[in-house]
Amino acid sequence: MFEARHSMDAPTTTSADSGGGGGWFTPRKTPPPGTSTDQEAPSEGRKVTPIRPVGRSERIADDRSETVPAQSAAPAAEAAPQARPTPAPAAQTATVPGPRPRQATQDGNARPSQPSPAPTARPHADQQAPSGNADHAPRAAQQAPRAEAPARPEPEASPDTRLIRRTLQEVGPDADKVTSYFYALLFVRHPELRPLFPASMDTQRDRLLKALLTAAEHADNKDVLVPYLKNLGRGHRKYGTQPEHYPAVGECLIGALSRYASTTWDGETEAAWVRTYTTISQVMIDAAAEDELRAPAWWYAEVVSHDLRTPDIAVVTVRPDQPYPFLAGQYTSLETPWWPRIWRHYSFASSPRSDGLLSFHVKAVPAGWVSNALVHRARPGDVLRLGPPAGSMTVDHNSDSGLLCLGGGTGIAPIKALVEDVAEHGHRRPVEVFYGARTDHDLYDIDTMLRLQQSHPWLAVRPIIDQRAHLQLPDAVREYGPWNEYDAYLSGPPGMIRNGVDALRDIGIPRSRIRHDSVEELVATGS
Ligand SMILES: NC(=O)C1=CN([C@@H]2O[C@H](COP(=O)(O)OP(=O)(O)OC[C@H]3O[C@@H](n4cnc5c(N)ncnc54)[C@H](O)[C@@H]3O)[C@@H](O)[C@H]2O)C=CC1
Repeated sequence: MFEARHSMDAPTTTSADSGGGGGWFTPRKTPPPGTSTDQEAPSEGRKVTPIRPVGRSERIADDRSETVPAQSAAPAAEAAPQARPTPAPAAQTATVPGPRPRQATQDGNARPSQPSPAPTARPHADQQAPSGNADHAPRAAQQAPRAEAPARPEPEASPDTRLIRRTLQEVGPDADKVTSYFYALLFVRHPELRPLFPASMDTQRDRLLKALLTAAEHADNKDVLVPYLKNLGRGHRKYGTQPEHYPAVGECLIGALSRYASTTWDGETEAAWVRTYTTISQVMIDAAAEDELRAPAWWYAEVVSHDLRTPDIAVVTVRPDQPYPFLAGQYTSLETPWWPRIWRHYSFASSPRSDGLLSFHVKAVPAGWVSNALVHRARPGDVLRLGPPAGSMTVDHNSDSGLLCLGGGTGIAPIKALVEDVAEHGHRRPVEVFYGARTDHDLYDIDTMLRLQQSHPWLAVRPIIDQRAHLQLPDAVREYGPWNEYDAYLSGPPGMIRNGVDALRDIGIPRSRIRHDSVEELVATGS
C-alpha cells in the first residue's frame, strides 16, 4: 500500500530545511513493555462503511521496509479480536468517500471535483496518504516531511490538522496496536488487497501507517506534501494500486484510529480525517493517472554485470527493457525475482549513460533480503524490476556554486553520479568530495573517484578513513573550507546524514543549501 520513501518510496530527497516534524511512529520503534504487537482482529462494534472509489488508476501505497520482515501479515487476519470497547462518540458507520475522477489542479492541490459530503452524524471517514519520505521539483517542493525538527516555527495549524494531531497524540502510546489493528482490518475486510503486500511484511506495516499518519499530520504543509504525494502516487503504480483501494485503506485507518483514540474521537474529528485523507489520496490518484500516460508502471532490467568489490559490496549493472529517463542524484526502487513485492531503494551510481545501462552499489546488510540477493545471488541474465526514478538530490546547472559532497560507504554512489553530471555539463565549478569509510578495505570505489579527480581539475576527492583519521566524515569536513559558497550534498547512513547536517549548519551552510535523501528512505536503501 502506501509506501513510505523509507520506502515511502518514498521518500525522498530533501533539503535540510524542509519542514516537517517528527513522524508519529518515529519514537516508537520498540514497543513499550506490555505492548503486544500481535494484530487484533477488527471489532465488529464499529464499522466504517466502504469507500466508493471513482477515480482513475492508482495504487495503494505500500511500505516496503528494508529489513527482513519477521512476521507474515497473514496472522493479521487470524488474530483474535480483542473485546475493546468501541469508542462511543465515534460514528458507528463512517463512510470514506471514494476518490473522484482525477482532477489535478495547477497548484498541485488535488481538490475533489465535488464538495465532500458534509459530515453528518456519521461523517465520512477519509484517509490520507503517506508522507514521508521516506522518502525526495524545486527541492523544497519535492521533499517529504522529514524526521528532523522543523527548521522554522510552523504556522498555526488548520482546524483539521489540530484535530488530526490530537488523535495522533492520543494514539501515540498505542502505535504498535494501532498498526496491527489497521492491517487486521484491512486484510479481513479487503482480502483482495493482501496480494499487493509482500508475503512477509512485519516492518512494512509499520511504514505504511507511519507514512499515512505523517502525511496527515503535515497536511497543512502543501508545498512539501503535494509533490511528495505525487511522487508517492506514481511510485505506487508498480504495486498494482488502484483508485478503489484508497477508500478501503481510508476506512481501515479511521477504524483503527477511532478505536485507539477513544477519548478524543468524535464526529468532528472523523470528518477532519475524512477530508484530509480524501485530499491526500486524490493527489496520489491523480498523479498516478497522469504518469500512466507517459511511463510504464515498472521496468524490467536484466543484469548485465555483477562486480563483487568486497565480500559484501557489489556493483550491479542492468539494462532496462525500455528507456529509463532519470537525473543524476536520483534513486529508484528495485525488486528481485527472489523476493517478490519487496522493493528497496538504490541510487543510480552513474549519470545517464548513452548505452542506457544503470549501475547500483549494493551492500549486503544483515537480514537484508534484497541486498543479500543482489550481492550474493544475482548474476548476469537475471531480470529485476525497477520502479520510477525519484529524488531531488540533483544538480542545478544554472548555478555556479561549488558542490560539497559527503559520501559515506555506498552512499558514494549518487555522489559519483553527481560528479559525472557536472563533468558532462562542461560547466566548471568546484566539486569537493569527502568519501568516508570505516577502513581502507571499505573504500571500495576509491579508484574510480581518483580517476575522476585526475580527469577533472575542478574535482578534489578526499578519502576519510574513520580508523585512521580518528574522526568521522562530518567532522573531517570542518577542517576544510570555507564552504559558504557551496551547495552541500550528503549521502550515506542515516547517522551520517544527521550529524553531517548538524556539522554543516555549524559551519554556516544554510539549510536551504544542504541536500540529501530522506533519512527514512535511507533505512530502506540499506537493505
Ligand atoms: N547504495 C546506495 O545507492 C545508497 C546507500 N545509501 C546509504 O548509505 C549507507 C551505506 O552504509 P555503509 O556502506 O555500511 O556505511 P558505513 O556505516 O560504513 O558508514 C560510512 C561512513 O559514514 C560515516 N558515518 C557513518 N555513521 C556515522 C555517524 N553516525 N555520524 C557521522 N558519520 C558517520 C563514517 O565516515 C563512515 O565511515 C546505507 O545506510 C545506505 O542506506 C545512501 C544513498 C545511496
